[in-house]
Amino acid sequence: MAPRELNFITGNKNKLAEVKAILGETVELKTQPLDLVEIQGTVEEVTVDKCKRAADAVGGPVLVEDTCLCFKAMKDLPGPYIKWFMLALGPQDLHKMLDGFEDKSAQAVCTFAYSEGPGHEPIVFQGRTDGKLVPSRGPTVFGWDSTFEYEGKTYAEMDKSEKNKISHRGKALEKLKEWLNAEVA
Ligand SMILES: O=c1nc[nH]c2c1ncn2[C@H]1C[C@H](O)[C@@H](COP(=O)(O)OP(=O)(O)OP(=O)(O)O)O1
Ligand SMILES: [Mg+2]
Repeated sequence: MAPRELNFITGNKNKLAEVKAILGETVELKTQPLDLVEIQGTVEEVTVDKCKRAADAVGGPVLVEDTCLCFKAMKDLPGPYIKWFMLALGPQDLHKMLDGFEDKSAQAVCTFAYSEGPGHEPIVFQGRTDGKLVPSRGPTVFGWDSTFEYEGKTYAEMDKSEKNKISHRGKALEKLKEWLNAEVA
């Protein structure tokens, strides 16, 4: 049964703002700012494990999300570990990771997982957007937005509604919305 209310567990305010904007009136969104342990593994494994930890911590239904940035030249690394590279290098220097490579293509991947509560297997919704890694352009407000280019503009050069229409997060949330609506109908 799809829920009428979602408890989105995240420590990231920018993510939360986008999720609120994209979901709009679709569902009532609550939130708790927990910083959860993240394991090593595939994108799906990391997200599903994070969701189970969140459900255990909260003792009820939860939604979590994990974001990856995958470099084709690096066989999809850093992927789920992008956060640590971002923190170490910052948005200005991140693109230098591909200095030794011709191929600058990158894919942004957003994976949501919803669990009904402790002991319930999470359901996964994923969205992917292809782009490339470029020297930083635009405001450096949110993570690697200024260094990920999609069709000639970095995410940071787009206004929010433009980003949300084509972003990894927007695409993943379209699938979540379909699931919510299908269950209601
Ligand atoms: O649309 C985005 N545009 C630019 N940067 C982004 C985006 N979405 C996530 N990011 C950054 C945040 C973090 O450096 C890494 C993902 O790590 P990730 O573990 O998913 O996020 P987080 O730890 O900040 O929040 P959470 O508490 O939900 O795990 O990429
Ligand atoms: Mg995290």
